[in-house]
Amino acid sequence: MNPLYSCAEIRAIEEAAAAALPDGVLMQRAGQAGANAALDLLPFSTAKARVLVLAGPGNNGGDALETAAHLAYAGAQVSILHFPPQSISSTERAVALQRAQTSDARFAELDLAEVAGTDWTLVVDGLFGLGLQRPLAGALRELALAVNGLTCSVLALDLPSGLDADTGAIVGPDGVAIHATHTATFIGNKPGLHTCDGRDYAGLVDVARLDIDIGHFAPARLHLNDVKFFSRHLRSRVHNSHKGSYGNVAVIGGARGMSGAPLLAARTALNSGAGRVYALFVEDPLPCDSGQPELMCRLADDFDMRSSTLVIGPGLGASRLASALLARAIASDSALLADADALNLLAAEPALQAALAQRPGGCVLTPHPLEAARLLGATIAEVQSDRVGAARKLAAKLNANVVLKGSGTVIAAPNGDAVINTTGNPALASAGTGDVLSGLCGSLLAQGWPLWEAALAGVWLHGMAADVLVTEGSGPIGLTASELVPAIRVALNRMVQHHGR
Ligand SMILES: NC(=O)C1=CN([C@@H]2O[C@H](COP(=O)(O)OP(=O)(O)OC[C@H]3O[C@@H](n4cnc5c(N)ncnc54)[C@H](OP(=O)(O)O)[C@@H]3O)[C@@H](O)[C@H]2O)[C@@H](O)CC1
Ligand SMILES: [K+]
Repeated sequence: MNPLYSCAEIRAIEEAAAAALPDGVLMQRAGQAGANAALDLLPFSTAKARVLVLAGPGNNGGDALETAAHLAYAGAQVSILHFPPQSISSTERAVALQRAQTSDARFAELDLAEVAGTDWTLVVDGLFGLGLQRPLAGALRELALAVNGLTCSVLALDLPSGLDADTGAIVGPDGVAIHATHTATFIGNKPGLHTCDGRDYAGLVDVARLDIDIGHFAPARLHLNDVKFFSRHLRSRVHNSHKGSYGNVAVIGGARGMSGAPLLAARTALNSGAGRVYALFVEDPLPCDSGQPELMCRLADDFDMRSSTLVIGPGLGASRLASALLARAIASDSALLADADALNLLAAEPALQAALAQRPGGCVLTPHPLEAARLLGATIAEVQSDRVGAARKLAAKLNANVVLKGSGTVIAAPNGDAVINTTGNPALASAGTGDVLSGLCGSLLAQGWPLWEAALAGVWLHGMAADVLVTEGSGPIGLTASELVPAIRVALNRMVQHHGR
C-alpha cells in the first residue's frame, strides 16, 4: 500500500538486487523506464521532438545516458548536456555513455542562452539523484535556473536534482532544484517527492520498480495515505439509530474576539456527522450561531467534559482560564484533539505536556510547522527540513497521533508509523482551514473512530474536499474555509457509499 523508502533503504534494496543480476542491468532498466516515461510526454511523431537530456557525473547521469540512447533510437532529436565524472565512473555508467555515443544523440556544448532560447519539447533531468551531497552551485545552479524558466515538460529521473529524497527539502542553504513536471522514480517511492517542496518540484510521480524481486523490499514504516488504511471505519448509517448514536463533540475555544474559529470547527463537526455539537467559549458565549442554529453555544467553564469528544484550541487564547480548561480536558477520559492555541499553551507549560504524554487514551495533535517547532523547542526551518522526522519526534514525545500540516501533511503515531497525505492543494493555505480539520477529526472520533484512523481519514477528506472545489473552479485562489464544510459532507457521504459497510 504505497510504501515510501528512505535513501538508505533504497540503496540496500538496490545492492541486494544488483548482486543477483548481471552487471548494469538495473541501470539499463532505469534508462528504459526513463525513456518510456519520456515517450509518453512526446508527440506521436517523435522525429519532431527536441529533447534536452542533462546527464550528471554519477549513476543518475548514467540513467540519463541510457534514456537518451533509447530516445534517439526512437527517432527524437536528442541533445545531451554531459557532465563527466571528476574521478572514475562506475562500469555501468561507462557502458551507458558508450551506448549514447553510438546512438544518434548529439553531445552538445550548450551555453545557458542556448538552453533558455531553444524550443525544447522536453527536458530530461539526470543531473543528480540519491547521491546529491551539497547544494547545486556555480554553472549547475545557473543551468537549473535556466531550465526552470522553460515552459516545456521536464521529466526528472529518480528525483528532481537539488531535492533531498528523504525530506523533500531543497538542499541548501539558498539552494535550487530542477522544477520537474513529471518524475520517474526508480526502485521505490520516496518521501521527499511528496512533502515539503517535493510536491511542487516532482510533479506527477510514477514509480518504476525495475522488476526487482518483491522479497528484497522490507516492510515500510512510512506510506502514502490510502483509503484502505481507514475504509473499514466508513459505516453506512442504520435506520434504527438516533442522534445519541453518533456521539457528542465539544469544541472548546472562542476567547473574546475569537468566536469564528470554534464555530468553524463546530459547524464542520456537525456537517460531518456528529450527533450533537457544542461550541464552548472561554468567556462571553454567543447566544447561538445564527448560521448554524443546531449548535449549542455555552460557557466552557460550566460544561461537563465527560460525555463528549473534546476539540480544544480554536481561538482559545492564552489566558489562565484557557490553560485551566486545557488541563481539565487533558485530565478527562474523553477522546481529545488539541489544536492551535492549545498547542501553544502546551509548548509554554511543561507540566501540561507531561500530563498529556501520560494520558492513557492518547490524543490527536494538529500543529502547523510553527506550532510543531514551539512544541519541539526547534525552529520552523528545522521542522521543515525533516517533516517526517519532526512529526515522529513529537508523536513519541507526547504520546500523540500528530498531524503536521503543510504541503504533504505528515501523520505520525507514537510507535513510529507515519503517513504522508496526498490530497489537498494550496487553496488550504488560508485562514480557518485548520479549524475545519480539527472539527472534522473530532467528529470522526465522536462517531467511534480510533485516533489514528480518524486522523488519516480527516486529513484525506479535508484535502479531497479542497481538490474537488478547485476542480470546480472555486479555488485555489480565494477559497474560504467555510466552503470546505459542505464539500467535506459530500466527500464523506460519497466515500461511505463507495466503501462503507
Ligand atoms: N546504483 C544502482 O545500481 C542504481 C542507481 N540508479 C541511479 O543512480 C543514482 C544514484 O547514483 P549515485 O550514487 O552515483 O549518485 P548521483 O545522484 O548520480 O550523484 C553522484 C555524483 O554527483 C556528484 N555530486 C553530488 N552532489 C553534487 C553537487 N551538488 N554538485 C556537483 N556534483 C555533485 C558526486 O561527486 P562528489 O560528491 O564525489 O564530488 C558524484 O559524482 C540514483 O538516484 C538512480 O538514479 C539507477 O540506475 C538504478 C540502479
Ligand atoms: K535527477
